[in-house]
Amino acid sequence: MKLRIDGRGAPLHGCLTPPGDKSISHRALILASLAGGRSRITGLLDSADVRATAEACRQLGATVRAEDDSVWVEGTGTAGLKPPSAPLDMGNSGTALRLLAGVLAAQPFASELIGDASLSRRPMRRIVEPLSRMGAHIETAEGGTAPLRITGNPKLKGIEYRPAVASAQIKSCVLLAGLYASGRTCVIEPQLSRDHTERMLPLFGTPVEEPCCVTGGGRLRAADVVVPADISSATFFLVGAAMLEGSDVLLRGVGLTPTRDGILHVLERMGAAVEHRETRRHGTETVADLRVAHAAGLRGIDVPEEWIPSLIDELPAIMALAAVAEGTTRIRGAAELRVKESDRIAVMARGLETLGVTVQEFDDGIDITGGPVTGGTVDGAGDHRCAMSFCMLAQRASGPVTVTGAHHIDTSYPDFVAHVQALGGTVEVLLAEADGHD
Ligand SMILES: O=C(O)C1=C[C@@H](OP(=O)(O)O)[C@@H](O)[C@H](O)C1
Ligand SMILES: C=C(OP(=O)(O)O)C(=O)O
Repeated sequence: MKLRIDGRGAPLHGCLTPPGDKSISHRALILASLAGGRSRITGLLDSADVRATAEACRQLGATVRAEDDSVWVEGTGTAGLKPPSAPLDMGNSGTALRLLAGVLAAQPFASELIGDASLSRRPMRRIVEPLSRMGAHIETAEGGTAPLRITGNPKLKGIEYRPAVASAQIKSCVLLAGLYASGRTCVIEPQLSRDHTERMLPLFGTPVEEPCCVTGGGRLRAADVVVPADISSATFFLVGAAMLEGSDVLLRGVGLTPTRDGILHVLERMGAAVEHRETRRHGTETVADLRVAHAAGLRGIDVPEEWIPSLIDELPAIMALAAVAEGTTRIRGAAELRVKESDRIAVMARGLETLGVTVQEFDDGIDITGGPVTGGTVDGAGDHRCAMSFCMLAQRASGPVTVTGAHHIDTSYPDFVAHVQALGGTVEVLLAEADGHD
């Protein structure tokens, strides 16, 4: 996919509801499939990544059906999953593959998890290692990547696991396997990563004990899940409005758990005030309407390393904002960005340089010095978050910008282009298909 933007600083104006939270959507589908009975999910994200999870749940015996304004899942019960007749294709989604690996490791049947070219490059030893300690049998491709061939072992044993990195995918994978294991399974992270799994398990009747432990052998019961709007998708408009003179945007119903709200702290420290309106409870999560207007005098900051887990997916957009702020923004402790859908440090550094921005790359981060942004052709490298971040920065460029490799925007935000246009931003789809830039 190729996008062209000739924004020249036109403001963003108006209200919208960003799409459902991707992390919460994956978890809602998986837990509802493991529960006995009929669960209702409202606000589920309809995107390629979440469709991959829904399809895998169907292949494992659950019924997943959209009806009225909800998605209904008839679960199999924890012991009722059926062997899939073909490999489960997780497409571009690391979350889908890693979370389902935890479930499948404990089944009395074999299965195979596969993904697209990007997912097949991402590290899987980080989940194979703890699952193997629990007694799982998993074969990876050379290099510790997908495909994962899982033999299945219904006699897993609970462990206490201390991952080297703060990762909600590792944590959730181990906890899901722990639902089937003997005894207690605990995950103790170096820093707290997003906690949606821990928040949602009790809704399905499974307690999570302090610090982060489940006891195996229980049953999950059907539940109603309400999925809030995704703060990671809202971020593109928070950042866009902050950088474009005359902007004023209201984003409705955005999920604000403290493990995900680091972007709001960054915006505030850079000089952009985000007003919270009507903060309320929405299922297991807190949500609010967020109003953000243009911020004159944005300044570069040192992003505190301890904030990184709470804004990991927002870093490409933060890099775009840093490109127009006064002074230098320093990001460190973010080596995880190199193993996302792309190497997000390298992809953002190359694109920003092309647009005339001064950057210096580090193993675990980047320095970005703000200044004028020129036109040019930048490569999103098949990474949805990089492509959307370039698209927002391009609104500020002095000349036209072409973003190649933008086709995976549909993994998290299929309506992104329509939403940019609805708020008065400029973006044109030059080519809708994959363009070989990934
Ligand atoms: O658990 C999740 O839903 C996610 C966890 C994060 O990945 P890591 O667990 O690899 O940090 C994040 O980057 C990803 O977009 C979604
Ligand atoms: C990293 C991401 O997703 P995943 O790991 O699920 O592919 C993301 O959406 O930014």
